[in-house]
Amino acid sequence: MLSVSEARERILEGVSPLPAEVVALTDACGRVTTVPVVARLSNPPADVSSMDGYAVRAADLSADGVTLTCIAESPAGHPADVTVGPGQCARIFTGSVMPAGADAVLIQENAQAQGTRITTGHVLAAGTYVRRMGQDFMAGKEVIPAGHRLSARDIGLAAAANHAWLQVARRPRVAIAATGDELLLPGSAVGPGQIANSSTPMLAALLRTAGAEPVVLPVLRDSMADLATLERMVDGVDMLITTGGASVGSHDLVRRGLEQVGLKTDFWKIAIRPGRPLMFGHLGRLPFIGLPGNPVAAFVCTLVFILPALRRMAGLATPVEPPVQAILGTDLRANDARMDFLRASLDHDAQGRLVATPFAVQDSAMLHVLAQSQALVMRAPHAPAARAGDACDIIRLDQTGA
Ligand SMILES: Nc1nc2c(c(=O)[nH]1)N[C@H]1C(S)=C(S)[C@@H](COP(=O)(O)OP(=O)(O)OC[C@H]3O[C@@H](n4cnc5c(N)ncnc54)[C@H](O)[C@@H]3O)O[C@H]1N2
Ligand code: MOO
Repeated sequence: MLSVSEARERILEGVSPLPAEVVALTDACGRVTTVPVVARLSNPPADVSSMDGYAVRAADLSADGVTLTCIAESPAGHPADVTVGPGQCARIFTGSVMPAGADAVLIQENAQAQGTRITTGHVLAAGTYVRRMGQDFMAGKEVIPAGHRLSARDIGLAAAANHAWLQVARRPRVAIAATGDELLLPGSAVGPGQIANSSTPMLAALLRTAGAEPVVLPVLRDSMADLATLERMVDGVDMLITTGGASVGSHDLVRRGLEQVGLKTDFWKIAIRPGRPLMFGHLGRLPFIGLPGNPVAAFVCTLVFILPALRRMAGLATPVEPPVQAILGTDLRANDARMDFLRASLDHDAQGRLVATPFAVQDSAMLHVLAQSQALVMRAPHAPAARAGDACDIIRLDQTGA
């Protein structure tokens, strides 16, 4: 069976970057840049004061005391068109442009004002409380690279660099179709043998937190005819996901159902727990991922395979995020041939180390355990038995909204 990393490589090779679009700065958080953002303005655009006080010539000041003549007032946004000469100063505020001739700011707490006569016994070095033009960045400088997911901080930076619009990768549109005769919309009257469809809303939420636009398709019955209709529902989407019907049961029809309308299967079944019956292929040019029916398996496979594919489609340079280091809170048995993703709680020990403790029951249908989990502990195929306190790799769930 294919390993997790081989399967992920095949999926990453099977998807292509999305086209770019231009969005308003206020809509750009979480999106991925397709071109570098180059500053259109220096920050600050001129020498400005960082304090409220008086713009002075540092050489005028003396510890014996000096009285200067205030020749102008310059609030932020209203630069004074004056030159401060010897023995002169100008009233200035935080963010005001420094008037010509002045080279330091005397804070008002250190000056006595009587009309236009400003007296001080303080001395200052030239440059005191002056923010130099471009000290943060100069116009023309690349401030954000291409292929970068924009944070709230980046939005502030792009705004300061005088951009109202940014060029970003289009959001991937991901169609999700659950399959299964037993599935009902959550909230329905549930009859014998029926359950609520939990995977679709969970995966739609997960995809949305990852910056994708989920397109929820109707639930498909376990029939070849229903599966064939999928082909006609995916115009304009960038990826198709199904859940369920992936295993070996006689009602597990997804692969055969889609192959009849042209699915080219790349692989089916990989060495992972949960999620062994994962499928990957293409329907025409559309990447297709068939997730297993058990909801926890569908969630884990989305995290491990689909989110990296979406990052690659968005143009991010490192689609696979590196694992976080923690220590085990409990002993674990040796692993078998499947890579394991154990649902775990997180804590800190007395030394402040992150401790991941897998739950005792790891059933891939248990959504309450999944919701309580703050991490997935990754165990390599054939990992030897491990003791509490041993190092382990984890994927954090608690910091992402996943
Ligand atoms: N003989 C074998 N049986 C099974 C194997 C196997 O290798 N040999 N693999 C098991 C594993 S592992 C998994 S995972 C499941 C996956 O099977 P399917 O993908 O065919 O999934 P279903 O049979 O359709 O459903 C499994 C389970 O999950 C429930 N389900 C399905 N969809 C949803 C949904 N949208 N929301 C909530 N719950 C859902 C479904 O009712 C079943 O209980 O197969 C094992 N069997
Ligand atoms: O791998 Mo299944 O996905 O264990 O439940």
